[in-house]
Amino acid sequence: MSAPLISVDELTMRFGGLTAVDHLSFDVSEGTIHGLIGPNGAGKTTTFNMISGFYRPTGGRITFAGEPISGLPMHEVARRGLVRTFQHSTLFNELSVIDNVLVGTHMLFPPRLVAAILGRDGASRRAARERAEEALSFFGLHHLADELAGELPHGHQRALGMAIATAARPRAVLLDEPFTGMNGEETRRMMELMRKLKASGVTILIVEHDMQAIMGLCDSITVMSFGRLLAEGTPAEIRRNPKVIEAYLGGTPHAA
Ligand SMILES: Nc1ncnc2c1ncn2[C@@H]1O[C@H](COP(=O)(O)OP(=O)(O)OP(=O)(O)O)[C@@H](O)[C@H]1O
Repeated sequence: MSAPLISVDELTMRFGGLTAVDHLSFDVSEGTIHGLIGPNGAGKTTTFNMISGFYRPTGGRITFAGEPISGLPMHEVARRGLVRTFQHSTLFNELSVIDNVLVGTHMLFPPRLVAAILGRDGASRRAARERAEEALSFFGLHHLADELAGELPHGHQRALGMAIATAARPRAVLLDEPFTGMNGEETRRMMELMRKLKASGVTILIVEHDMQAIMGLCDSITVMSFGRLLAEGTPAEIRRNPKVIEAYLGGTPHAA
């Protein structure tokens, strides 16, 4: 088993009197696809928000590649190679597909870093464009580079979200419900893209309600319930775990 790339230790988040995440610990091994699942309100998105630097944890530690990242702002986390996508599409509909990738890099990093990444001169801009084109090719979108993002079908828009997140060549991506609103064919294609991304060496942490996709895709799964760790294991182990079955069928509303 490879070393953990992301390590979450006793992570806690309180909103007033509500403890959304309660002393949660789990590891994500480098080079794997790791699922974070659980019934509605279990604390998955809150956990994502803390790992990606969107929320500052109330307690606990997060390390990425052995370095503490808890409480760092999102662009610092991204600069270290850990990038997230959002649950809902955050594209600029009126911009072309390629410009979304170029602008998306600006959104992830502060101006000082964007200058360093994209460059101030023509040569570095050309390099940035090449990198954006490479990201589009990787996700099968190159032929759509000059189309308006808002006119792409839903599946392609989600693939564009992944191209934006990975254009800066992160070491890990956090994907928040990437299959939401997809039909069977789009889901199947997106799963293929994720396997391809994993094969390229990127570690993937994914929050998702589509159990079929999660079970088919993940190397390992962490299950949360009421903010706490409920179970961990391979898809086969999780599928037959009585605590997991109870959490999903035991009266808690869910969308799985
Ligand atoms: N900003 C916030 N302020 C107050 N309470 C919040 C906030 N964000 C989340 N919560 C609460 O924390 C708990 C966990 O929510 P969270 O969205 O992390 O769960 P989830 O597992 O992602 O749920 P879902 O599957 O429905 O997206 C819920 O009770 C939710 O209402």
